[in-house]
Amino acid sequence: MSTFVLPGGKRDAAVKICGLKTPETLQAACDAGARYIGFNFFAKSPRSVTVDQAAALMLEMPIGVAKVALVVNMSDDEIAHIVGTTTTEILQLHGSETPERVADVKARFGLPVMKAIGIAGPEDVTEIDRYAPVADQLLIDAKAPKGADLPGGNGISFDWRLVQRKYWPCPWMLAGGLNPDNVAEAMRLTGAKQVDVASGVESAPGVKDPDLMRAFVKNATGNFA
Ligand SMILES: O=C(O)c1ccccc1N[C@@H]1O[C@H](COP(=O)(O)O)[C@@H](O)[C@H]1O
Repeated sequence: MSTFVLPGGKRDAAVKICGLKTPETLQAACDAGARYIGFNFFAKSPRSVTVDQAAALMLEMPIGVAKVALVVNMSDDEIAHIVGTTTTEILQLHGSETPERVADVKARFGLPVMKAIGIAGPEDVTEIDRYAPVADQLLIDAKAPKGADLPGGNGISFDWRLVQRKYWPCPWMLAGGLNPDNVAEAMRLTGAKQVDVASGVESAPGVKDPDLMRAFVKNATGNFA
């Protein structure tokens, strides 16, 4: 029996959709084939949810789709509240947490940690090496512009050639300004097997669009939902 391999070797690609806020769009994201769902606890974001909202939404999710809590420079007490109230499976640290803080959060809460690193130029790429030994996953995102309200979720990309042919000793995801039209090219150019999207699958800030989510997953993975 022959195995069907998708063009571009995308068979094992995984998509994270970040910033789900309603049961309907959460269901649409899971049905589309997202393998990770991000819940955003950064209060200033149009995608933010309360801890109780996230707890209820997570209970609706099918087994096998990872529940990710996105936090920005949060205290231990705040993280403990999220971890103790929800069924979070992965902590995404999306602020200026140091490698030491990443190791501390991992040890303290006993959950895998995904550390976001913002890239604008080559000097930022060397930063990744400091986090790769301590994080379980890396999220390689565009650096937020100076003065931006949000440290991520700004819909901007970085020069993907900066991470071409790079190797890190842990899994990584590409993020930053991805959308259904550019995700396949971004994966081809960078070699990313995992991708993360927030604003690129929305019809307005914080409003997820089921058609855009389906198109994104299809173009990233080659799978038709
Ligand atoms: O999405 C947000 O509002 C957000 C707020 C604070 C920190 C991170 C945030 N989002 C993360 O950034 C990536 C990229 O976003 P985009 O696709 O460029 O809009 C997103 O997937 C989240 O992980």
